[in-house]
Amino acid sequence: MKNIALIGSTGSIGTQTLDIIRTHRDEFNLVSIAAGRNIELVLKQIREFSPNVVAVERKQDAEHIQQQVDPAVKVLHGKEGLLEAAVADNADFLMNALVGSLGLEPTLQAMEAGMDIGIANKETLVTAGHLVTEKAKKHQVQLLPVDSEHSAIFQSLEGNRRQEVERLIVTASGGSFRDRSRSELEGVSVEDALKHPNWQMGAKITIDSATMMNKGFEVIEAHWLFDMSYDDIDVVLHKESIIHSLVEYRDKSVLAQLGSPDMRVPIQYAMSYPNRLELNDTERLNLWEIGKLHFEKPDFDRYRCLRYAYEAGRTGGTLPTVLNAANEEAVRHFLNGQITFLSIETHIEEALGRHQTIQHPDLDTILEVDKETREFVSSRIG
Ligand SMILES: NC(=O)C1=CN([C@@H]2O[C@H](COP(=O)(O)OP(=O)(O)OC[C@H]3O[C@@H](n4cnc5c(N)ncnc54)[C@H](OP(=O)(O)O)[C@@H]3O)[C@@H](O)[C@H]2O)C=CC1
Ligand SMILES: CC(=O)[C@@H](O)[C@H](O)COP(=O)(O)O
Ligand SMILES: [Mn+2]
Repeated sequence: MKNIALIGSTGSIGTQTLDIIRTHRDEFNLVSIAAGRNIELVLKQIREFSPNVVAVERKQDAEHIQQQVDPAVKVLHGKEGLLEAAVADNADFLMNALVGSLGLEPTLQAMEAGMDIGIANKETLVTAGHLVTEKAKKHQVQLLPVDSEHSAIFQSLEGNRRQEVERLIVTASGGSFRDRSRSELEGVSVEDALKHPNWQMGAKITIDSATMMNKGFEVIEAHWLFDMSYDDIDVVLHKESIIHSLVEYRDKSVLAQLGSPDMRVPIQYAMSYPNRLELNDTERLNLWEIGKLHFEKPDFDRYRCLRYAYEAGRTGGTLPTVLNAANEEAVRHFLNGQITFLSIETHIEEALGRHQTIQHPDLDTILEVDKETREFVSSRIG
């Protein structure tokens, strides 16, 4: 039995993680959850899964929940509550399904406690990949990829020698506006940007997918998870999201993982690794029906965020922290209707352009740069 701490329980990845726990009660036991403000759903989750520890963002919500549930349930709030929920009781696996760099500190803390991590929260690896991978090595814990592309790469690496890998090929759907030219992006609505062609995901990642910042983040994520140079990580547009990513070996053999788009597959694999459990109610891949798969080279002028991500990743230090924080802030303002879709890129470019990179930053430096970048972007928006 694996004891699971789940942070981000009310989101897209969080609720799908609970689907897996629900169907494999003999394998997984939920000991804690953390969420933001969706209190009705948190209450439902407490009633169904009986976690011992629960954390939410605000004090008044924690007090409300505490009055509604068994007094034995410990209901916490704020950053301290989130950190405590991440390492609660006898949890031995943390599923990090939070959105944003908020996920960094709970990840580091859980690794210090010797827990393996299912890492959906890619912003953690973008903002401080060096700290996370160093800590994983130091405490000998596993970082199990949940992101579909990284799970595909992880699966395509299994049973092979790492030193024989030549290249990683990360697939990209192209997002909500994949069939539009750059000039057709002027004035697009939030509603249209939220219509991803293949995946049902949280709002922030859906916008990241439309700007291709998601793919840029995934390149940085692949760099840290698989210790690959940026020169050996390519992106290919593949609009069907059937091939989830590929690994090329030195004999030019290419291995890949395929399947109908369903995040429960990589979520479950991260939780059950090295075992594979049944997943019955997912769509079986039917190649006869699909007929054709398409591939294209991405244009770095059309998808500027992808270019910024390669540049920030190659520079390293605090520049990826700036990339992430500026993006989080710009996307938040876009979702609130305060800036246009194309100005997401402009704000990120400005934030990157003014930053003096600090190499080998420690946690305090990362947190300071993150805060300062958010303030800068917000101040430009007014
Ligand atoms: N969704 C997907 O299919 C995929 C997602 N990912 C990555 O996984 C991560 C999660 O994405 P997704 O599930 O889509 O995101 P969602 O927006 O759906 O969920 C985010 C979760 O974080 C919680 N949260 C937000 N702010 C706080 C806070 N201050 N304190 C505590 N909890 C907070 C939310 O709580 P609440 O709603 O209660 O406020 C919610 O539970 C992201 O990093 C994303 O890039 C990667 C691959 C695929
Ligand atoms: C499901 C998943 O892993 C997402 O990160 C997905 O990759 C988004 O799709 P694109 O960024 O390729 O549009
Ligand atoms: Mn992905």
